[in-house]
Amino acid sequence: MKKIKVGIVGGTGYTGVELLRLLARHPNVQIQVITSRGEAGLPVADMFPSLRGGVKLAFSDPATVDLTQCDIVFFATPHGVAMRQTPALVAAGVKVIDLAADFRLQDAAEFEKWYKLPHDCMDILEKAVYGLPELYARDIAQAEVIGNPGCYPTTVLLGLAPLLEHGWIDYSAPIIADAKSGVSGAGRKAEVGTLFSESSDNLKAYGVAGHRHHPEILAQLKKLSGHNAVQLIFVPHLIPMIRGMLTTLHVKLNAEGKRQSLQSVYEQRYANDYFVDVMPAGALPETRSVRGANYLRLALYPQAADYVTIIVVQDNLVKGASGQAVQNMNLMFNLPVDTGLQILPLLP
Ligand SMILES: NC(=O)C1=CN([C@@H]2O[C@H](COP(=O)(O)OP(=O)(O)OC[C@H]3O[C@@H](n4cnc5c(N)ncnc54)[C@H](OP(=O)(O)O)[C@@H]3O)[C@@H](O)[C@H]2O)C=CC1
Ligand SMILES: CC(=O)N[C@@H](CCC(=O)OP(=O)(O)O)C(=O)O
Repeated sequence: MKKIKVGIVGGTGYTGVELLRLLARHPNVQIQVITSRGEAGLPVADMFPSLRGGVKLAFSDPATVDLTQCDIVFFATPHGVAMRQTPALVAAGVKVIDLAADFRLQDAAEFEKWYKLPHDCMDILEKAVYGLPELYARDIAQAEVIGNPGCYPTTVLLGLAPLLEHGWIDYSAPIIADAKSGVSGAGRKAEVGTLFSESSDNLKAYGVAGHRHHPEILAQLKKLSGHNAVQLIFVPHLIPMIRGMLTTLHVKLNAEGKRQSLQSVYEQRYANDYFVDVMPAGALPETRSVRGANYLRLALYPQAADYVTIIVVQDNLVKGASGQAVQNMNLMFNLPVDTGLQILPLLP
């Protein structure tokens, strides 16, 4: 089979280098272009010795490189970059996966409110598909443009999908999502909060009064449940780990939900989803069980007062970002979904 020619815009950031790690060994991919505004001309492996022997290309300047030579372009860039370049790429027949939020929220006013940017390609936004493969595989396979989900939304939505799809949640009580992310979730850019001396040996909540993943999660909860009244309390935390995310969900079941054996419902729902692991009753998912791999593991705990607690773990840079993006690319090119992603987690 002819190799898929891939471009990566934003090759010096954490999700960019993670894409390189995964795609360098993908059997159907040829990496064609990797960009950096500041490092154009520098061999990629000089900046990232982990890629010596894996990636031979040098960085290109995104302002001058021709991305239309690619079959697909990944944008591993800040919000607002992909939407400026996607119209020309789509017109040239190039597929796009944006790891930022440009194509995640269908409501442009909501996008502008949270990202402080007007959306300037509404026609493409309307056609873009939310890239959560376990929910939207058929649409993803037909899509030209994918909005790759945020890391926190992936854990919340996959943790809740079986309950939402069956309509077993009591929506009079809010869904509670208590989430913890490793520091790489904030990207590679220098910020005081991610300094070792600020983030190590410490645990703190942030974005409690409002986080931009709240509207993303809520829009999908409404879509999957068909309920406009669904409420969400979402509290993210920064935890002193490099990678990894653990989200604890508390959900009130309705009368029908209470009658179900949720363990077997979840096992059946995800039986054909290679990357979602419903762990046995009593298991305690931990972040190191997914480090460096595209798995999302979850476990269910029935609680008092008709609540169920669902604990979900993933690697924020893999299933939460770059691994999920590769999973989407596989679907878009009609490849088995796990192609190039059969990596087991790293332990210890
Ligand atoms: N880190 C994570 O866990 C997750 C991140 N995401 C999202 O993925 C995207 C990338 O994240 P991450 O890798 O962490 O970010 P980083 O800050 O680590 O990297 C951003 C990259 O974008 C490039 N870049 C910045 N501005 C521009 C521009 N105007 N034009 C072209 N390239 C630009 C930078 O390269 P250079 O300066 O060399 O050009 C750099 O390579 C973000 O939108 C983030 O929100 C999504 C899920 C999880
Ligand atoms: C630890 C940390 O700072 N995490 C990031 C989320 C990373 C991500 O997935 O978000 P976007 O793609 O939407 O930027 C944050 O809370 O802003």
